[in-house]
Amino acid sequence: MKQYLGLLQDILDNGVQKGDRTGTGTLSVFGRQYRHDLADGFPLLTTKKLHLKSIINELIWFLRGDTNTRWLKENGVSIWDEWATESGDLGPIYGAQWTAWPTREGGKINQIDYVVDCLRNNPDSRRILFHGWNVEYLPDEQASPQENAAAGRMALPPCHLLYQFYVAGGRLSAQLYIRSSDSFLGLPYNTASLAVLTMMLAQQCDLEPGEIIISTGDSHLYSNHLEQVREQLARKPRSLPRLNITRKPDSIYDYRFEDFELLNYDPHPHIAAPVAV
Ligand SMILES: Nc1nc(=O)c2c([nH]1)NC[C@@H]1CN(c3ccc(C(=O)N[C@@H](CCC(=O)O)C(=O)O)cc3)CN21
Ligand SMILES: O=c1ccn([C@H]2C[C@H](O)[C@@H](COP(=O)(O)O)O2)c(=O)[nH]1
Repeated sequence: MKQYLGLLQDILDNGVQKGDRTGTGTLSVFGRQYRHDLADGFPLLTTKKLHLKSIINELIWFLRGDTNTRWLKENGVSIWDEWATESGDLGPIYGAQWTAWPTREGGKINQIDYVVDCLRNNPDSRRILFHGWNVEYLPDEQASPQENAAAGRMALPPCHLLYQFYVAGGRLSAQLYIRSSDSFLGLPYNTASLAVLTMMLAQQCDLEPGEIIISTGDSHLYSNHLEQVREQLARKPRSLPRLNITRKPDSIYDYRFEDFELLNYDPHPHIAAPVAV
């Protein structure tokens, strides 16, 4: 993923010092894009070891429509703990908006069903997308994530918020807009997650995985990640692993972590970094 490392270097070279909500401080650039053809391998970083289980289980959790950390914890994932209430609640974040967008009449719209239906029945459509930015449920900026969740608002507003799909020549491509991107910790997760989602949708809709495109708004490095970034940039990227799906589940909602097989992943060691809350 040379383009990812290029983005890190770009932020180091061109980033402007900005304060941020968490009080940590960032170097930031605005508006960047990179792309990866899934035929060239699975985009999991090789310049530091990533925990694919957290990434896949988080995606399965979104698709369950789940917004409580209980299921994540039961499945060995702790990346959402800092924002949840004592009972694990995060308010109507990603999973709720993806699968149960609330309607005026008190009903729910499943945006994922819509995408699957379009890919199968209207693949030339230019409207194959789903969106997480439900303005009515955004957090109150004066309150903590836990207070927001307890009040029925999102603990955090979505960062990866607009997913658009495109079919040509039997291949499925996907573009994701990330309004705010923690480029050392969050972006590697968001990239691999988009790749897995694209592979799942392609399998369900009898398409081949195509390209993924990541477009980022505020693309930042937290001030307490800079040492780690330099260490990563000093490492030589290795060849990408492959990810196989070993079974065709009945629907997009029936994938399990055990259905994925990661081959030839030979990364440099993990680099720990504190997450800004
Ligand atoms: N500041 C910030 N960055 C994020 O990327 C982020 C948030 N907040 N809040 C909501 C979610 C949670 N996400 C997270 C949270 C933590 C890690 C993290 O600490 N990753 C470690 C490994 C931790 C583990 O696997 O248990 C890493 O080294 O990648 C990654 C993504 C992505 N999001
Ligand atoms: O999937 C995700 C979720 C979150 N992030 C990062 C981006 C920011 O650093 C924080 C969110 O803070 P805001 O003040 O709401 O922008 O989390 C990410 O990169 N990817």
